[in-house]
Amino acid sequence: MASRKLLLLAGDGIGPEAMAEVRKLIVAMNEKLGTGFETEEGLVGGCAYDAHGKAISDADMAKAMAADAVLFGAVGGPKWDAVPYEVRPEAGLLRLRKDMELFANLRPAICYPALAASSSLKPEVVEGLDILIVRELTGGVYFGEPKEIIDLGNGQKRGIDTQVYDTFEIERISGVAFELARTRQNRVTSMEKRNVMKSGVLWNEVVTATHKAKYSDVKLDHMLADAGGMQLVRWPKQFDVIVTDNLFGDMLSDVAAMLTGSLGMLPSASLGAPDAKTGKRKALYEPVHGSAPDIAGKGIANPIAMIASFAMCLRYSFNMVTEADRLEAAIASVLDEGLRTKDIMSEGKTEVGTTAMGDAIVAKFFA
Ligand SMILES: NC(=O)C1=CN([C@@H]2O[C@H](COP(=O)(O)OP(=O)(O)OC[C@H]3O[C@@H](n4cnc5c(N)ncnc54)[C@H](O)[C@@H]3O)[C@@H](O)[C@H]2O)C=CC1
Ligand SMILES: CC(C)CC(=O)C(=O)O
Ligand SMILES: [Mg+2]
Repeated sequence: MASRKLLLLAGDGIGPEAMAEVRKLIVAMNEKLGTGFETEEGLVGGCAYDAHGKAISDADMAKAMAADAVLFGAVGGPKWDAVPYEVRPEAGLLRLRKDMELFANLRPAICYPALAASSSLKPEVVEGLDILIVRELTGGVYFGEPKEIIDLGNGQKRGIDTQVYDTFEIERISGVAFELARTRQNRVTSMEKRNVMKSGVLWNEVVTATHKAKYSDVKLDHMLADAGGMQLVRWPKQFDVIVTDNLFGDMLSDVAAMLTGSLGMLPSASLGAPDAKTGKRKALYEPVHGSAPDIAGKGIANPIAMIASFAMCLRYSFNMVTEADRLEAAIASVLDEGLRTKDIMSEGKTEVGTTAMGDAIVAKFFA
């Protein structure tokens, strides 16, 4: 059997609570299906800072580089508000993305039929929704230099972040979006702000050229990112694949999350380029949500985003398509039966905590 080495980085807040449900599933899959997953654990975020003063240690970084896939929970929280910027919890996640060269973040927003009523939008707007946001993850304003606060010496300071994109970065992320569109409804909408940003002008040019050169069979539209946000809540079903930069992708995917009922529902896969020799790609699977300090420790977090991120891991890192389909079907089925965590609770349904939701999905997976 091919190697199946997983590194689990549960992180802070609700990260460990959600990860516990995936760990349970992995143990059961090994026992019942002989899947042979080998798991290691590591520290990232605030808990890593508490242990050794860094948001991720070099040793855990090395484990991530050696793993076939990394499962990531969430990082951050008010406890670490005052730690130096360079070692804040979020820096651990940014280092993982950058050092592993995980340039493509796939954020599917699917509205499960049972949850159409949980969205803040009207059911007819979200019923049957199935869109995929492809977010560039290793460039743009998250990483551009200079990035600093300078003292202007007149009682004023200046905060600077830099949005930078090179041609190759736009080419490779748009290539991912076009390839994925071919497996779906064959439509891509590219979002930038070319009306105010030079990087937006280049983004638009390169996406257009990449389309013309290699993907002219795919339907391509361009939309300004602010209008895209509006269209996402006006009529989200107009979209198939959205490709956008790091910051717009971060914001638009949080918006898309609410179409599906809750941030606790949205999984994601962060992928690198396939290795030229082996075809294997570095990968990290992370829910879109953060550490949710407001509900951490209460046992009420929705574990579905984390469990669905593991389904993406089965699909993209291990080609275990049957198991991935089964896991996604188990989530849908548990929702159909009326189980709800607090964030997606509605009248007439049964409210359960994190563990009970995880147990129900695991039981359904093996049923
Ligand atoms: N990937 C990561 O590790 C991310 C970390 N963060 C960090 O997380 C911390 C909190 O950030 P927030 O802005 O509050 O974003 P958040 O995503 O942690 O929470 C936003 C809201 O959604 C709810 N929520 C999120 N996930 C949920 C789940 N699984 N089940 C039920 N409800 C859920 C929370 O209770 C909260 O009301 C910050 O330190 C932030 O930097 C934020 C986003 C991503
Ligand atoms: C570094 C993260 C905390 C930024 C974020 O919100 C995300 O990537 O979803
Ligand atoms: Mg975010």
